[in-house]
Amino acid sequence: MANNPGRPIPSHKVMSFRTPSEVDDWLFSNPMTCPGALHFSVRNATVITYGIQTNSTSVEKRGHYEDPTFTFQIPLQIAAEREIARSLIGDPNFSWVVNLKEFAHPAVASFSAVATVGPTFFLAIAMFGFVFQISSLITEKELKLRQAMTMMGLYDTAYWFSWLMWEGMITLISSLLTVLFGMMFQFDFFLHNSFGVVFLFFFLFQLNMIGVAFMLSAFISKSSSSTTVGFSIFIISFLTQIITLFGFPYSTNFSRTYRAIWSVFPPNLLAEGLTLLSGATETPQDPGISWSRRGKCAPNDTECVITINDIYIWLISTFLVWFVLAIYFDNVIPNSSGVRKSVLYFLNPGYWTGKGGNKVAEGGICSCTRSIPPPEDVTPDDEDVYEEENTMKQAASEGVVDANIAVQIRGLVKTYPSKTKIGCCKCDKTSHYHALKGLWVNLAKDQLFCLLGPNGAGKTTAISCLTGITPVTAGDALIYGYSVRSSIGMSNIRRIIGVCPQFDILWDALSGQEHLHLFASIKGLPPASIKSVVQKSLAEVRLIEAAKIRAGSYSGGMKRRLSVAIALIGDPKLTTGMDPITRRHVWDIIEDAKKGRAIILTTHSMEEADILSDRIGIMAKGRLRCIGTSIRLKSKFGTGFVANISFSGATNGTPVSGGDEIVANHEPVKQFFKNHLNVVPKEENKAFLTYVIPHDREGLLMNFFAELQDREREFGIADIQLGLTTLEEVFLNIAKRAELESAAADGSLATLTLTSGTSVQIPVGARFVGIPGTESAENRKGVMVEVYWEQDDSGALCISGHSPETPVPPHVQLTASSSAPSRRRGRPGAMLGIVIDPNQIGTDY
Ligand SMILES: Nc1ncnc2c1ncn2[C@@H]1O[C@H](COP(=O)(O)OP(=O)(O)OP(=O)(O)O)[C@@H](O)[C@H]1O
Repeated sequence: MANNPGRPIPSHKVMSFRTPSEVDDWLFSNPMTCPGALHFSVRNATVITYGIQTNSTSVEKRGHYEDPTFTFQIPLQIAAEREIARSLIGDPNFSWVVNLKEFAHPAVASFSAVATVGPTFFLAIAMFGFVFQISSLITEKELKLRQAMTMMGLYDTAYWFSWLMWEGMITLISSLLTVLFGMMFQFDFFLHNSFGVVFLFFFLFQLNMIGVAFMLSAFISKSSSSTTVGFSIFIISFLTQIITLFGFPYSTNFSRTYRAIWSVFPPNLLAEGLTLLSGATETPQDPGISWSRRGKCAPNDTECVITINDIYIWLISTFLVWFVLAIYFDNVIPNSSGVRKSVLYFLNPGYWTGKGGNKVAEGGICSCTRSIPPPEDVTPDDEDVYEEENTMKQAASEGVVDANIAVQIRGLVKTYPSKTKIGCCKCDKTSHYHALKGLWVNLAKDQLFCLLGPNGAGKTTAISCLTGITPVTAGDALIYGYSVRSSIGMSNIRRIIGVCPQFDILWDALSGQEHLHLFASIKGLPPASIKSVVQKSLAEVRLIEAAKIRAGSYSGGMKRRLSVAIALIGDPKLTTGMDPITRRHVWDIIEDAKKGRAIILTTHSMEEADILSDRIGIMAKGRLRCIGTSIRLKSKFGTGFVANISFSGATNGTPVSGGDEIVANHEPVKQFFKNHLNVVPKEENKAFLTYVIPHDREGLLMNFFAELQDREREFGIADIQLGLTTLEEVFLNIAKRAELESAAADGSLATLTLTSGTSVQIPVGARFVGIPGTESAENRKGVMVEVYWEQDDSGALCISGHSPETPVPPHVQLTASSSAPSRRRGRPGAMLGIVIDPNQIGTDY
């Protein structure tokens, strides 16, 4: 928009002229600033609008004011106008009236507004929708809803077309409302141009912006960024629209190439389309653009380098380009699981035929994973794991599969490729990581297999491989005979698998019933059965009453129950679930769900694992460390029985006092345990002693506890509790072993501060540690402590305490290898503890 400098002229003032030259003179000396004329300098500096009036007739016309000759041209389209003109020219008494009031006529004002403010206004509306679309798409990715739907069998084509249909419908309604409101407010722009022409123009423009939003969503991973992206595009569009309104490049002064390049960006086409449509309804007498004339030069468009039909063609073709690019980038840019297709995936015929075309890769678009060495092949330490592996290998080589086996995980290897992170000043490259190092497990039908392990053990990765979220690096997994490595196998698997991930796969705006309906449809259940299946599922998870309430207002437990129902909908033969909330009713649902299907559950709750599982596998550092029933694991990996002795504070009825405080004297009890079971307390304080009694003393326990009970009064014992070690302990032992292994491999150390104040560096997970420099004539091998470890919130092992310092037993060999290797990086100056093999210590501890 241009502002002509000069004296402002009030819009209502009427000025009369006797001759055309008077008009010329006036115009020459009074550059106009009234709003009705402003648009002319934008579009074409030589065009003005004026009204003409005679004594008997008034007519408002658009004329050409040609610089520098100052001649008016009055288009004379109808006989009456020609008559007026003739009479004007022939009648010496006529008066030319440049009626400035007419410049401010609503028609002229609306023209001016549409041509100048219009692009920004419509752009702002389109941008609002644009930001909303991008953020909805990204939120769906961010909340992993899309991943969940894919796991449940949603095809990419269905995903994209459902989005397109939805957005197309919204666009259709909003375009319709725009035109109807424009007509309601009596704008000539909407009244004189054909309804179809204006509606199609707005519809195609907004559809095009949807294409742009789809494409950009592939590059954005956080919904919060979508507002920034939308605002940036708005600013850029605003600037390019101003340039367009100044005539670039839609005039004969510019080549076609400029126009082609400029037309790729939809807001520019919006600006040019609005100019054409506005120009065609500049004055109330202008006819506008009719549907049949959409391919012809617009009225009042003197240059005619582009028609409204050309704009339609541009909008449709660029929309198709954006849409295809959106699908392409969606495939080749790594998704939330780091998975992508190859850059030229569409050249693979399998992609089009559906046979093997779903091959996916990982890492950035340019990363290369071929040179990654496979993980080391290690023979399992545990005989049950070894046996499982051998049985499976044998069955695989013979091609015999037990009919009761639902899932065969055959040497599954998953290596995450290295990543390069580009920061503002530097590039960080992480090395590749073997998350699964050859997993062999058979999962039986009608059973729940619980996969346990500390953080980073590889549980999620294993589930992701089974559900097809992440590609397998080596090995395979057969689910009811279908391989996860084949795209056909995977599409069959998706039909028979149900997944309940760690996160709730829910849309806040949908009710529980709608969720189940949606997932039942994705799973391909017959439409006629969906209603009854949904009702049954809702009843199973006790959500009948909340069926029609939006999931956003559900409590955490209700959400989890709905997620479980989604995982179980359509009676999948295999269900994988992670961390269901430890609630009785969820357990009941899971317990019931075992019938007729295999369930893999990964959880951090040992209680849950103990109660629900038929078999448990504990993983650590990408390998299976033990496998079996809960009882078997406890008896094999638990330290034995735990005895808790609590004291009443009196021995033989007489308190042992030391000052005001009662000082516990547990020596007789400790001696009793030492003499009969050869064990020392694991923990002790004034009120109780805790012993861990190894399994090999089991035969002695009956008589031992009978005698202890008889002597309760003598020892001042208030209560004796005996129990089997917990699964938690088994888990910790396995985790410790794995940590120790990896600490040995990578040299990670922890600082142990002894009660004496001495600090030593010890490998993470080390149980018995000799303290260097404590050798004496009395203790030739020095003293040692047992280190107690616990897991912090992130699952990492940290020191929780240590036993009293005791002499290193004489039989223990302190070999060179048992001392901390010199290559380990410890705190400078800190002493390195001597790791002692627990097997040398025996069961005394
Ligand atoms: N996309 C990825 N790229 C690189 N490394 C990854 C990726 N995903 C997982 N990892 C790594 O693989 C290892 C195994 O991760 P995984 O999520 O499978 O462990 P998990 O046993 O499920 O742990 P948690 O209980 O914490 O969920 C971890 O060390 C993790 O950092």
